[in-house]
Amino acid sequence: MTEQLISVSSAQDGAWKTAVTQIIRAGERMDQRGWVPATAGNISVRLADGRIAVTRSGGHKGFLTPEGVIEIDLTGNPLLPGDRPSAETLLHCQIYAHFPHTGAVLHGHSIAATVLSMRTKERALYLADYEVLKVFEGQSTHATRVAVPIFSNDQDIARLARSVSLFLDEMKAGYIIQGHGVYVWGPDMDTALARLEGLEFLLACELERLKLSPSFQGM
Ligand SMILES: CSC[C@@H](O)[C@@H](O)C(=O)COP(=O)(O)O
Ligand SMILES: [Zn+2]
Repeated sequence: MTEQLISVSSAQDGAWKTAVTQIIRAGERMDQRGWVPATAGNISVRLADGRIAVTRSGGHKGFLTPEGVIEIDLTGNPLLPGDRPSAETLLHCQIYAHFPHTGAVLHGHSIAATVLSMRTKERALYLADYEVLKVFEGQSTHATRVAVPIFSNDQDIARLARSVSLFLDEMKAGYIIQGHGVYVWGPDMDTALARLEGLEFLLACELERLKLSPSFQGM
């Protein structure tokens, strides 16, 4: 019996270490791409046993250590009182609560997401006819148009989460917070990273197209 308990707890410990490693590597990857400047961005993983690991608030996400990742419950409270999880933890928790098969959530602040969302007056960015659209769930052709909703930025994260919640079911490629950044998720970290990379590639393409447009160049 005792041996059984020890092996369950060491398996749980191993799963936690795997989640932490995934978060640290994702932070490094996002930093290499310029998506987590200063202390921007946050990253989480939901383990198979339901535990949620999220980045601590305020650290640089490109230089995370195991101490920079902490456990929270599904309402966003840290398991260790006094621990300070990401200020945007509620946005992660609402995705886990809404989508039972989500295993990882990523948030970054790219230049393309920031600039494009500040420029438009629309409530979404529309991505059409790109081959890379196929990276998103349920997309099998370039011949489509995917809306990425844009929400007004808000330092009141509970209020922001309420706005986001109304549209979660319609989101195929995550969402954008205006002048701030993107939220993307997936069933596991590799898929979430692929979707983030796909979305950021498409936003960078849109930014390049904008720069090439005659009106941008004052022609
Ligand atoms: C550089 S300020 C960025 C923060 O305000 C926030 O938007 C962010 O993404 C990181 O917050 P954090 O609390 O570290 O998860
Ligand atoms: Zn942010």
